Amino acid sequence: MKDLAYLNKFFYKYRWRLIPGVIFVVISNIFGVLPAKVIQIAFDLVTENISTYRLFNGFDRQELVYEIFGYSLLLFGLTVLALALLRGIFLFFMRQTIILMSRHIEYDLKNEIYQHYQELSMSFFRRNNTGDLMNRVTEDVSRVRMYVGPAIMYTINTVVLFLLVIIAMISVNLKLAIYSLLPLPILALTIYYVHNIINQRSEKIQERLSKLSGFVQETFSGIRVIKAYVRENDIKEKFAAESNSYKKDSLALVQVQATFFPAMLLLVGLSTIVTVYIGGIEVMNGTITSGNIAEFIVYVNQLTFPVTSLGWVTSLVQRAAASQKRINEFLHTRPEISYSSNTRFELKGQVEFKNVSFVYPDTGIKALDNVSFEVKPGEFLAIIGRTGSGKSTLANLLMRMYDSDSGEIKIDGQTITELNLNHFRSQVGFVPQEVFLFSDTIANNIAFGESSKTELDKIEQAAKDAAVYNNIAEFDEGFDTMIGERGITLSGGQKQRVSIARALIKNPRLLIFDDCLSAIDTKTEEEILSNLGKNLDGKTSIIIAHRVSTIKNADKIVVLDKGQIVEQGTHKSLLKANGIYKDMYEKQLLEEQELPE
Ligand SMILES: Nc1ncnc2c1ncn2[C@@H]1O[C@H](COP(=O)(O)OP(=O)(O)OP(=O)(O)O)[C@@H](O)[C@H]1O
Repeated sequence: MKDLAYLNKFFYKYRWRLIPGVIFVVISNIFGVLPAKVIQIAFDLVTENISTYRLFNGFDRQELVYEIFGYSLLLFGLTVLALALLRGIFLFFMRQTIILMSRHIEYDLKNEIYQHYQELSMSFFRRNNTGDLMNRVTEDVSRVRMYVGPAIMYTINTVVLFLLVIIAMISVNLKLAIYSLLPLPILALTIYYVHNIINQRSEKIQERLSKLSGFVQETFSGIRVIKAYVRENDIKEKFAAESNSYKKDSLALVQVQATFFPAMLLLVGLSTIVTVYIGGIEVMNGTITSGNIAEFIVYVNQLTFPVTSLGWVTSLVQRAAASQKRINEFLHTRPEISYSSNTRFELKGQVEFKNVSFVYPDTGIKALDNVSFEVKPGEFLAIIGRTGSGKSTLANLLMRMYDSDSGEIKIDGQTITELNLNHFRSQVGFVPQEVFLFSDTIANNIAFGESSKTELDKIEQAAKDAAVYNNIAEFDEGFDTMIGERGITLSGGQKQRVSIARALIKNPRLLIFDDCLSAIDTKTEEEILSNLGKNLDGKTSIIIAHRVSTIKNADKIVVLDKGQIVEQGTHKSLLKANGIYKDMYEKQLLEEQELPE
């Protein structure tokens, strides 16, 4: 429960909705309780007036007595109606304040969680699966909202109503009050118990549903593989099995729900019977009037819903506490990558790795081992090596997606951990190995890193530099073509070039290409590299590649193997060295010669 204390700051923030809300609850309940009293008076009046009416049997006055009697009854009826109307108005205000407050809190909390997600480091996203992360912003926040809205509202409502009704009951007759209230705790406990079963079953259904939708999503994504391997029938059977488990759980839930309402009505009926029975005895004893029985029946019925909600509210609070615990867990997760400096600086492009080592915390794999090199501003550094040799890791450390375990990375002579990270990243053009494009227009994808609206000229120039302009111009809608789920699918090479354009448009001081030329033919690659040569004058570029042809003009080539630098130098000097590099070069030359024309 202490987890829910986190939400108190929101109650304080929205106190001017909460306080009036509580006042409206009190007022609406007063108007809710008063009709019982009016009914009691009316009931007693009926008994008295019937005897008066009979007294005047055979007299002219009897007609007048009847009229007065009818008139006063109408008046009582109207009073009850007016009280119900007033209650309704205040119930409306109550919801308008408290439920509205809960929606505001839901909005704030969602934004807070999302903001926090953005601050967390890459390793956090590696550790947690996407479904779980999404659940915290949607499902968990919804459950918490049920606490800050309905649960709070019904609790206040129940407490106020109970106090008012119990005071009213005791002021009439203590014994009758005790007997009529007796079945209610049993009702509350039963409802609490049944609600727990309902929640458990609903949760199971929810899990099944997530599994089912996850399964469907994956089959849609992999539809090409499924069709190619003719697995449609097999997949259909798996779907039917998943679907069947979902159906079974849903039926089990319906069963509990079906017994829930009759059981509730039975207990309420029991309360009414007890009230009439004990009340009848009291009337015979002359301690109360028959009007009081009517009054009590109204009270008992009024308490039914709050008592029912008591069980419901308890389970709402429990679920909200569990959800808030999950939310707190990660709101308290501090980003592993942090920085304190706010000083802005102009990046010159000098990069230095000094004995840098890095082990991936989740797998324990040593991806970089004592790596040292230096790139001067304006130089072109190439990194090459077999798959899994640590090239991407090096790029990720340079972008400070992770921090190195030992050694130091320096940018313009300053340790990377001391830099204003956002400012540093904004001056770097990074093209990751896995291309990611958003379901948006091509223009917006290229201009993604730009904060203000970018002119089309600038976007077109970036596309030209990335050698993708002609491809885009061929589409009917040009740069306004939608890509991704709602639009066209670009080829692997086109995607890579769009993401290169996205880095180039920033006009970065430091450019990092993580093997992003792999799906591009050698001719186009040469075009991109020569454009880079023209545009990146004075700017540093670090290009990770697999093909020697990509990097042979580099100022410096670093050859990585099993996380270590095994060779370093220019294309010429490395060929002379007769090591891994030369080996790779010759193998690639041979492959190219074997390729059919
Ligand atoms: N997020 C990660 N968590 C744990 N281990 C990782 C992670 N990313 C990479 N590794 C491991 O670190 C090692 C180096 O990987 P890295 O991606 O840097 O290699 P690479 O040289 O870029 O390979 P490729 O050329 O195939 O892209 C590999 O053994 C890999 O399994």
